[in-house]
Amino acid sequence: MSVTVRVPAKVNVQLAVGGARADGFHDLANVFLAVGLYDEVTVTPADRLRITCSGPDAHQVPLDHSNLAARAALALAGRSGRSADVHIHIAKDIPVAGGMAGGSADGAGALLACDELWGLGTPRDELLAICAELGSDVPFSLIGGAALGTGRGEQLTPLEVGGTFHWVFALADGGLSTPAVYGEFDRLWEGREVPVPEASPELTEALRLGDATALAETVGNDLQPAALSLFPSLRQTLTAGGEGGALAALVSGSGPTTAFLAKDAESAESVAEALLASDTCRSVRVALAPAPGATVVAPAV
Ligand SMILES: C[C@@](CO)(OP(=O)(O)O)[C@H](O)COP(=O)(O)OP(=O)(O)OC[C@H]1O[C@@H](n2ccc(N)nc2=O)[C@H](O)[C@@H]1O
Ligand SMILES: Nc1ncnc2c1ncn2[C@@H]1O[C@H](COP(=O)(O)OP(=O)(O)O)[C@@H](O)[C@H]1O
Repeated sequence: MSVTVRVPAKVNVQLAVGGARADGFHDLANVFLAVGLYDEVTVTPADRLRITCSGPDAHQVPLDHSNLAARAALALAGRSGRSADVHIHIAKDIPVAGGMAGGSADGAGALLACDELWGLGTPRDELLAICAELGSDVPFSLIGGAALGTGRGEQLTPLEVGGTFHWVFALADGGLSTPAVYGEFDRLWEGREVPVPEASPELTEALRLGDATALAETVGNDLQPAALSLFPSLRQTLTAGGEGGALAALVSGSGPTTAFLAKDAESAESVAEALLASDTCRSVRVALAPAPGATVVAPAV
């Protein structure tokens, strides 16, 4: 008896970042878009909480209770007064520490999978509240699609998306720590007033219309200068994708994955080929957006 949940990665099509708050977080206007790269989280009853992970980046994933999937199982078990004795297997396809919310995906996936396995039927708003305790990006991994995240990114307003967007992702050699990138953002802004983050109406309209050209004109990531400062070679990757015909090139969230918006499927293939030929990244993935949020694919039997 086991439950498998599939959970998407994300790209931030707009990441407007405000000044550091007293609690160390930053207020955001964070426009998330779920993309069709997925981790699969399978939970099976076991004699104790145990995590395993497979996939090309598996060796970088912590297998102790710091793993967000373990934390999710423990949080849900704690609320329902039961033990979290499950084997959690993560089939990982989302790059680790890549700014694509892979850990958040596994947290949301494990939460939904345990809820199903244990037959709890936890209401959606309670699941979202647990997600927010686990991390700022985790609620979005549960809902998928597109959404504006305010506060530290955890307060979500779903956004309409009127078409399919073609994305190419260049995976970098190495990772970037999210707190380090926010810290570098603070350093770069030192002595200046950071503007209050606001969502761009032009960007939400481009999403609503499914208009890739208009979206390309409005995408933006306030963490990009910080990510480039810590990982300067990403500039070459961004240039290579732009020269390959991408409509827009940007760092995904805190990076170091770079994201390229293409006009259509054919153009996405050309951008991918140009990136591979440029030798400026570890590998390249093509994906469609929007993707659905965490979804049970193999229920308990
Ligand atoms: C930058 C973003 C963009 O979506 O994602 P990634 O690119 O890392 O995937 C997010 O803001 C990352 O969210 P997430 O990875 O869930 O962060 P959390 O676990 O909540 O926080 C980790 C650390 O990041 C910093 N942090 C995070 C969110 C936020 N609004 N302000 C912050 O300053 C804080 O230093 C915090 O201690
Ligand atoms: N299930 C998980 N998968 C990946 N990383 C995890 C997981 N749980 C905790 N982590 C930790 O979170 C860090 C950030 O990973 P990840 O979520 O993949 O990147 P990002 O925050 O850039 O989107 C990793 O370096 C790892 O130490």
